Amino acid sequence: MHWTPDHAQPLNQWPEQHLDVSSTTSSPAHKSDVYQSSRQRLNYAWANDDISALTASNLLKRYAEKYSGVLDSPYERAPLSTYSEGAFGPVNGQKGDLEPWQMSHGSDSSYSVNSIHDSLAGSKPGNGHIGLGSPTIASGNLPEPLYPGSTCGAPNPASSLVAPQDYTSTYSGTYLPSGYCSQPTAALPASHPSSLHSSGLQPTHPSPALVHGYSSSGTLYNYSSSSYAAQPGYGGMHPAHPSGYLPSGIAAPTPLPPHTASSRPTVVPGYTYQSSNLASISITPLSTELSSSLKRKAFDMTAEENEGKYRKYSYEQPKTTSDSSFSMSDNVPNECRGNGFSRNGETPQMPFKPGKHPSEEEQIGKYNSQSMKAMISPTYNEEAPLRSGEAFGKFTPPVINGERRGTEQGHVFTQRMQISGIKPPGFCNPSEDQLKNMDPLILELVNDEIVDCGPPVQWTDIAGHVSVKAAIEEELVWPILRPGAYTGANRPPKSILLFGPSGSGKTLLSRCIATQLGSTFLKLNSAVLVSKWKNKSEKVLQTVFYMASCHQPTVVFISEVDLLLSAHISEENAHLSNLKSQLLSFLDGIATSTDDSIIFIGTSQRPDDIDEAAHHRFAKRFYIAPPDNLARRQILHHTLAQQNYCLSEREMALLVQHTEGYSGNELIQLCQQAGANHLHGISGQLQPTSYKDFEGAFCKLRAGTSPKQLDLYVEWNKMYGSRH
Ligand SMILES: Nc1ncnc2c1ncn2[C@@H]1O[C@H](COP(=O)(O)OP(=O)(O)OP(=O)(O)O)[C@@H](O)[C@H]1O
Repeated sequence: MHWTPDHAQPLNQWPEQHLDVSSTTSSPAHKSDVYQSSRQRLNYAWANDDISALTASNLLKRYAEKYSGVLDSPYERAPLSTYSEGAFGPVNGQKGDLEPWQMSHGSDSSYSVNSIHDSLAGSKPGNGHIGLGSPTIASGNLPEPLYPGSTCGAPNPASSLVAPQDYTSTYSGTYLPSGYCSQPTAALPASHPSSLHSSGLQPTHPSPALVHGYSSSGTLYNYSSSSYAAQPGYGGMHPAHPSGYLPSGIAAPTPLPPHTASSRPTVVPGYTYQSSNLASISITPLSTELSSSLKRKAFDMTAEENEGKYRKYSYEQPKTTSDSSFSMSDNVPNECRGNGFSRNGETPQMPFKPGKHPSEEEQIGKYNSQSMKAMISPTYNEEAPLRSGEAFGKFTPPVINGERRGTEQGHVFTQRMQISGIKPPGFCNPSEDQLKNMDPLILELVNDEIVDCGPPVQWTDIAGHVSVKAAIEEELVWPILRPGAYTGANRPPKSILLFGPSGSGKTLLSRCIATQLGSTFLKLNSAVLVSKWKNKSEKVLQTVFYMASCHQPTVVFISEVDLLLSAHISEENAHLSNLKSQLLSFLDGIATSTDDSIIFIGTSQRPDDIDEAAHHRFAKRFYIAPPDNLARRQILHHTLAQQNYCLSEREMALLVQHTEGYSGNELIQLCQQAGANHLHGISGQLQPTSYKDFEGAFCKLRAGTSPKQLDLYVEWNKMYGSRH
């Protein structure tokens, strides 16, 4: 039964029927307030005892019935119940903040637009309770910008949902009770952000046009679907402000770029408004497009983390000048650089190798496994200036009979080196003293025995040492190849100390550096210098430096450098002492020179023997450790591939396990030993090398460096090694 003013009529008439009213002095205004008047008269009659007790009792009963009827009227309670329990969460203490709100609705979702109208349709203007839930609907569907000046969400005048014409005045007056705003954030009904929708967490709405909140103007947020489990207390609804909603530990969404908003679909599956039960509204899958893009991003990030910092050193040849990090400056002619980098950005086709095209393995490298992909080194353009021939050919003194020599090839090279900023050999200007001291025999000796003419070594020919290779390439090779890009404090290191056990790949790495730079490789052994050439060692060293300066770019490599730079060399040992000072002054010279392109690489198995002042002369000190598991497997595979062998995957794993601490060189020897055992064991029959053959080889060949010695390297590396 609905309460209408007509119900007041009997009350209006009863005084005449039941009271003995003598006074009718009420003013018209007084009469108009029927209810007030009735109450006053009732009180009056009761107070004056003008009615009988029975009549009074009857009156009271009727009065009470009518009032209770009004109070129990569904008009007030139903809307409150509907909005608060279902769609709008706690209202004015009807439910505690933490109490879960069960849907009181049946299949008609209170979130349905129609349900709002249905509820409103039965209400009357002036019923202040009706609008209680409405703002929630509005704020749930409308973007925040449509609520200027309201922190709670104001009705959108344009919305047919919340401002039907019939109720305009009512809404404007009682739409948002003040208590509504003061709800705790978590308890506030969802004014969920357009972000939710745009990031794929949108409700499926049958009529998106009605839902202004889907306009792309709102800020978009990147909600992690996994972090957005439906929240039981709030029916899985997500309020506008994530921080007020997200449980601790769940990251707040981050804004997505606007273009994502514009590209998002109008209707996105998931987060359905049509759910029969709000509690079942769940944040589901992002739109396919957005989802895959986020996944891709996540994948990229993961891959980046997994590959670590070396990923950035991965450089397949730059495809175009525009997107290439190797693009040359504009004032350099569009031609090849001194070391094979093509200015026009075209992928150089062939690696540098004089006279013949390299085999596939030479191009790819021996150890071009997944983990080493990052280190694919630049290949050398066939058109490149022919440093290769010079680097691995014999040295020809640049000055003969006081005249500078220059072949046509040398001339071209000189021009290109000038362009690239690298000092070409033609710029060699030996002093008078130097020329006087040049002994043709020593020159010949150096030319024959110190200029290294070995095959080129690519990064991928070296198993393991990934971080060292990356550091060398980034800090040394690239800056030298692109001198203009690295100036001042970023000048490449001119001297490097590689230390580690014998056979771990120090020489291999040094040769690789020379290959990458396309430089002459002068390879000298300290022990040979001080013993074999004892009487002429100083002259040999001097000639080497001279050659290095004339034949730039050059890598001067001295192994067992600790012999020449030992802290134990005393003044009494004039020979060694002279060599030491000669070498130290050479190191100082190349460190301070800005013009020369000479790199000095010293290697040592006993870095702790090196004079502390001397090892500080090395700009970089890298520990070249024995190969790790993966590198050992690679070396074993590669070496065994050259012979007939038969090993199961398990046996290979055992081999890798048992060879821990073996150097690369020792691994190669082990494989060769196993092959030899096999041949000796089964004479006449050619059987593949088996694990059994390795068992025999293990007895003959053990790791040359003990774990204790390896620990010393690690310790020294911690103290003096360069970070990479
Ligand atoms: N990491 C590696 N990858 C592939 N081959 C390797 C590796 N390390 C060593 N080798 C093999 O071992 C051989 C010897 O290595 P290398 O001469 O570079 O060792 P080293 O550290 O210079 O030794 P030493 O200190 O005795 O001079 C190389 O020619 C190569 O065949």
